[in-house]
Amino acid sequence: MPKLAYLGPEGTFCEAALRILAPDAERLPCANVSAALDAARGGEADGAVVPLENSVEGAITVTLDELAWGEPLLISAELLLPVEFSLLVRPGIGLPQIKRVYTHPAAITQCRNYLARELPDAVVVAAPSTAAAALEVSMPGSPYDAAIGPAIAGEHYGLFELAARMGDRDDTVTRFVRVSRPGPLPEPTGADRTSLVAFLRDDHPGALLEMLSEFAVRGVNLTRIESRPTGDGIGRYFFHFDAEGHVGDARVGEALSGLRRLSDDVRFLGSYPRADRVSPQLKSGVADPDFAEAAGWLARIRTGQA
Ligand SMILES: O=C(O)C(=O)Cc1ccccc1
Repeated sequence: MPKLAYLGPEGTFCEAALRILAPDAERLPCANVSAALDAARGGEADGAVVPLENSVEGAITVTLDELAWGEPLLISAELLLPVEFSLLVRPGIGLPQIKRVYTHPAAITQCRNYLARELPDAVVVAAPSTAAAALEVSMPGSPYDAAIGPAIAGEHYGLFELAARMGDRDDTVTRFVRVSRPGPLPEPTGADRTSLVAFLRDDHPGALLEMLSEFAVRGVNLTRIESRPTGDGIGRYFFHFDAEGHVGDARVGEALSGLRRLSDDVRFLGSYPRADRVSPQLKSGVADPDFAEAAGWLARIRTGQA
């Protein structure tokens, strides 16, 4: 039974994602995303489940930066989890008594309308996770009057659900990934995704366009692109890419090789089955047999057999 680290404590959205991705796994709750990934890196756990992006708020930047800079980890699976937020209070507390709200930053940004409408004067404070906020609010004498999180966190910590479905949208989805130390890749399924980061060799006009061209000319569709600061000064960025397909597909492998030739560094972050099972729409000439036929033709020319 694998042991998987996750953003704890018990009752987070991350735990719900882990239970779906790996129902039989032993669970190791961690205080934050970095600690969960470190548990996977150090062997305390066999892997970790962490949030990567949200359909409303975008990237969970701590995860992107950890995957780009920390000891290498590979994504082996992903899950799209619908997230619904509840306002959780100690029994007896009503809206007028709520002066301080505690929750994860991703929940703050996704509940802006409710907070502005119902709690315009409340101070909203960032917590390590939604369940950490619920646990804190459940403590007698807590400086916080309410937490925002999954209804299940409220049940777990004995809180009352003062409002349900309080997110700005009711179709919000968070993408979670399972990561582990580098090893054999998941087999191609025909509906895969490949993640990587690329660092520019030098800054010049068209540098990003050149990177994108490596995917475009081989008919590889991108599903996410993100620029993140390198930390070396204003205007210095590196790029995260999610591409359709598996590194075992000729067009994806060749795009990665091309990217490597023109980048300072490329870090492969994994090829894994897509949660939505969508297969790429391939234009003609970019399937594996097309690459094999062209390679054979070139070999015949080079060996004088053409
Ligand atoms: O804090 C949690 O429960 C998490 O899993 C992180 C998170 C927070 C808000 C929306 C999606 C994920």
